Amino acid sequence: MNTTYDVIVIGSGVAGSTAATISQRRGLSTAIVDARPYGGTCPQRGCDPKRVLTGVMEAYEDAKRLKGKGISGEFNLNWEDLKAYKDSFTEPVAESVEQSLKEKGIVTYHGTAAFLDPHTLKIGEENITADKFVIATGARPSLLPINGFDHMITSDDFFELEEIPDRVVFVGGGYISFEFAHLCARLGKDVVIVHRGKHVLDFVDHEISNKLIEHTKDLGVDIHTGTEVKEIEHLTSGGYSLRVKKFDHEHEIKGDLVIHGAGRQANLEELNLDEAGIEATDDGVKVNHNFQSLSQPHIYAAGDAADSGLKALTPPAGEEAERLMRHLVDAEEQPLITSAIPSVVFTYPILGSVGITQQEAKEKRIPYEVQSRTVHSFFTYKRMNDEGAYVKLMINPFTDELIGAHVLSSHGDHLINLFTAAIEKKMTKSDLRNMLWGYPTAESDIPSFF
Ligand SMILES: Cc1cc2nc3c(=O)[nH]c(=O)nc-3n(C[C@H](O)[C@H](O)[C@H](O)COP(=O)(O)OP(=O)(O)OC[C@H]3O[C@@H](n4cnc5c(N)ncnc54)[C@H](O)[C@@H]3O)c2cc1C
Ligand SMILES: NC(=O)c1ccc[n+]([C@@H]2O[C@H](COP(=O)([O-])OP(=O)(O)OC[C@H]3O[C@@H](n4cnc5c(N)ncnc54)[C@H](O)[C@@H]3O)[C@@H](O)[C@H]2O)c1
Repeated sequence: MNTTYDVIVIGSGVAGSTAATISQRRGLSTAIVDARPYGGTCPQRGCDPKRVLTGVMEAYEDAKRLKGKGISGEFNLNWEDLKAYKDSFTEPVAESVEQSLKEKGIVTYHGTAAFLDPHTLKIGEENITADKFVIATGARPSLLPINGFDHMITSDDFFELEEIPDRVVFVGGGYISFEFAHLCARLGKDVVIVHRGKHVLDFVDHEISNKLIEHTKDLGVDIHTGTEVKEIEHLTSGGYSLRVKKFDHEHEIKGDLVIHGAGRQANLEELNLDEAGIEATDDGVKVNHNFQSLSQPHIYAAGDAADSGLKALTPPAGEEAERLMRHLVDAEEQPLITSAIPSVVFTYPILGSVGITQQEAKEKRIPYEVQSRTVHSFFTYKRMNDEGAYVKLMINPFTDELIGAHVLSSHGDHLINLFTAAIEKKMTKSDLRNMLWGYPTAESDIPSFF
């Protein structure tokens, strides 16, 4: 006999754990299943371990800049200790997430889930059924048409490396490549980024990404844009040879390690979605504003596995799960999510971005005024010997409201949250200028940005 639940959630990341917790709290019998140890990408193979690594990288960089200014002696960035420190955060995650779900009364399953029909899921030898389902299976590295694709390691593998060899090549010029490239370069490795498009970090304001490119090149990272990787060959002498094409010319790039940083796609292959009658693409399960799949309203999707039109980041994953549960439990129609969603690239300097970019404003003919300037001469950055700080603000010229903010600085992660609040609350240039900020802080510089 099949065990039956009100709700079965597939995937225990931010989206799945959030949905299951709300479901159980609202009195629905709830089961959750994961093919891997519980907790999903963010705390085990994504945001959090990455932030542990880049946090130490920042401390190292600050210490280097302040050497002779109160800091003396020799210090190094050391992968072995850094990885052990990172592991001390990731190792407890699976047990603590699963335990916490169980304590709430949620039934936890282990295994790869696949639909047998629109109401039945197969997990190993067991079949379980439910009235409603939530697909929250996340994303995985995109499959690319590259001969020798399997020679690339993924971001998951990077976190588990026992050592990092001397020459590291990143395929793709997005978040993953830039964050890891900054770390590898500071670990003293030769780093190359090969990017197919014209602009790396294409979703970022180009003026700011160009500034970050300058910093990245100053670290010794070699960046090739407009360059497509065609083939990766494992050399018998050791290492890899990449055959790349730029315009009509082919070149060779060599490395000891090749890392996939060329995008992620929804993780749906193993779910047997055809059996459930669900439509999906690489961007995820097609959903409506209530996060119901278009063809099966009792099957919902959230997070990286859903084609919601929002960025594939942790905060939208949690928000989508909360909203879908409001519909699943209370049949409450959900308004479209129109909030400003900030993104942060954890290089050093840190690149924070929210709202409209200049290229987007031009393309969509949105009126704008720009205030952009280097701010390294400000006390905040001067005292830390930080020479790269840059801020760009986009203003609506008719209302004076802030509509975009792009910050490259050691405070980029914090300032961008503040600017997100300002955009959400429709604050104007004079609102920001007239606030009284704690001094001396990165925020107390804001009135001088205009
Ligand atoms: C290296 C890296 C760094 C990142 N850094 C940041 C950051 O700094 N900030 C930020 O906001 N975002 C960051 N992200 C993105 C963020 O991690 C994701 O957007 C977020 O974790 C998505 O959560 P989710 O719940 O949708 O999916 P996930 O957390 O990926 O969870 C999906 C779960 O489903 C399980 N699963 C999949 N298929 C099946 C199946 N058939 N049966 C059973 N279980 C299944 C998986 O095992 C997994 O545990 C980063 C991502 C990566 C890869
Ligand atoms: N700080 C953060 O918030 C953070 C950090 C890491 C990952 N993430 C999430 O994970 C996702 C995946 O990260 P990512 O860095 O892999 O992807 P990305 O989408 O940030 O960038 C990948 C880039 O690789 C390029 N590319 C694609 N195919 C290529 C090829 N064959 N050769 C060369 N270049 C190619 C793409 O044009 C794209 O610009 C992100 O979109 C984001 O949602 C977020």
